[in-house]
Amino acid sequence: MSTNEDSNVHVDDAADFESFHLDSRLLQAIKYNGFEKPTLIQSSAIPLALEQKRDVIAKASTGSGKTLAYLIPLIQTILLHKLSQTDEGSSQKTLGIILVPTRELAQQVQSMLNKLILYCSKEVHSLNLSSQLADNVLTSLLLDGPEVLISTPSKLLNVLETKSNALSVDALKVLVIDEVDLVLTFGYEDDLNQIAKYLPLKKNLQTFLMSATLNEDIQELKSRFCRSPAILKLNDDEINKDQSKLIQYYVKVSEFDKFLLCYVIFKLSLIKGKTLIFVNSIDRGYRLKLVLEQFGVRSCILNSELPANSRQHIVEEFNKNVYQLLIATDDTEYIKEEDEDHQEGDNEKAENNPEGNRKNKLSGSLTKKDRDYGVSRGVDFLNVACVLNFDLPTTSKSYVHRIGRTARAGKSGVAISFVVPLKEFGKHKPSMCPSSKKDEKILSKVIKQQSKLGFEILPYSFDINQVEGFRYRMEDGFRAVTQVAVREARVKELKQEMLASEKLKRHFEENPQDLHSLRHDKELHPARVQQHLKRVPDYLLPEAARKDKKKIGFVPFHSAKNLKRKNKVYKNKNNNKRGAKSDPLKNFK
Ligand SMILES: Nc1ncnc2c1ncn2[C@@H]1O[C@H](COP(=O)(O)OP(=O)(O)OP(=O)(O)O)[C@@H](O)[C@H]1O
Repeated sequence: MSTNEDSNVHVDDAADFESFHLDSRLLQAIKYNGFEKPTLIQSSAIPLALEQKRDVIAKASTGSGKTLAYLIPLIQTILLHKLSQTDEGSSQKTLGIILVPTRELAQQVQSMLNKLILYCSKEVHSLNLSSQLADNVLTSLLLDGPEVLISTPSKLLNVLETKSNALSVDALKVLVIDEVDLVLTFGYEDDLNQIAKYLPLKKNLQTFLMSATLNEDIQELKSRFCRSPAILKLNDDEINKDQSKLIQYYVKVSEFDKFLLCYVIFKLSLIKGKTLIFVNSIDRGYRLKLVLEQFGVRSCILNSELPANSRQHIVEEFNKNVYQLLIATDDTEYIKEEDEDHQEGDNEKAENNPEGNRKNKLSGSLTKKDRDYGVSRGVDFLNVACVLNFDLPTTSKSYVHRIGRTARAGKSGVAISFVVPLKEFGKHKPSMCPSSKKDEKILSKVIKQQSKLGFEILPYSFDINQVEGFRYRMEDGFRAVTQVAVREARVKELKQEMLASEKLKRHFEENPQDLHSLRHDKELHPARVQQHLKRVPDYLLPEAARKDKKKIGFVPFHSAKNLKRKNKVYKNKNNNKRGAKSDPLKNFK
């Protein structure tokens, strides 16, 4: 394997897609989409599946191209099957099922599938069962006999149980379980066991179990779903070279200083490019957004509470570079490791442990959250320059998946993790995150895990004195963001998104251009807005960033001139003087 410098993608130069003897329509679509050479996981899995007809269990790093590794064999199998069918009517059957843990992933897999069936869309139809279709619409779409179903396990089970007249899986040829260990930790195991009863397992059904992290838990699934599978474990050796383009840092900071540092980093644009910030609860996401808003730093929010189509739109817009800063709540942790991490009296426990909720509580909801939500795993965020673990995840496994949102497909990226030292924990209640109590423990696990893979996590060296000057402004800004303000922001955003999602759905279908001007990073304003905080006075800038100083320091500070220009833009926006597209939410009648 070597790096293809031109495409900036780590590929297997020794292989090519032509050698897989694919249907010409599929091959053409692969090329049309710019996939010149297969990645290592693809060049390993595709021949095993197509030539040797083996079941495949694959473990390969995040961003290594696992989706194509199963979609290509799946489509090829369907096309071959179709060619072998003489009677047209008999070919309208479900031939492939792809199970994923979250709706976000279901949507993403379907759009990748659509790209690959560009030249054979009459032969291969897909249906995303998790896309919240009305019951009668779903039944009629199922009756059309889509060849590929994409779903979360619970939704598929529901359909198998309630719509047996509309769905037949007798002819099923391929079953994929993507992000298989997350499927398990999401508590879908029972659903999978039930689903297994409906499937023609161990007949002609070929299975793919894919993930970036695998553990012993999959043994049972393996024996239930696979026949002597080929096991590919690619992330320990060569493929790791891909990840050398990811630089990892940690910063030891107090709870309050996380906000301070975050403000300085983004206000002074110390990170070039798009950043994905992970927090551990929904409230913290809004708190951080409101705090940054105080300083004129815009961001948008992604969490399980937002309507599914808003979430999808946010990810799409972020991928199109509409937003630079996305604050994502990642509360999809792992029950096993979480159990030992529970803290008594932790009032955010329910929020931080959805699987725990799922297992312990009635499947009804104590929270409004969508349990099929998840963004740290599998979602292909494009061109993310930096992943910032504002709150450290509570497991080392989750860390792997979060940082995997950057440095994808051979690109480079940076991961920065804020770590609260135990002695600092709980000292500043309003900025405290309950899970931070274990930060140091998790960090040492992460360091061990990464060093086993040959990677180092470096302490991020910065001069705290340089940011000290900003402290009083942060204290001022932080005070304005009360718990009530956070709650109000949460409700306001939810209302806004519901409106956008439900009432305007039709409008947007008719006027797709308006969708582009529907921004998710609007200022929420429930906190007292202090206009003066949005400007950074020259005397506060570190020497390197002042306009009279030519020398640039260790961090790539923007020049004061640029900062001023930015501040002017924010000012204009606040005065509503921008001449850009009007807000469709406001205009809609
Ligand atoms: N052969 C290829 N050539 C160029 N780019 C590719 C190739 N295969 C996949 N990619 C791109 O690499 C990115 C990552 O692929 P993919 O989402 O399949 O990774 P993954 O291994 O499933 O990651 P994760 O474990 O995070 O889900 C995508 O943007 C995809 O379009």
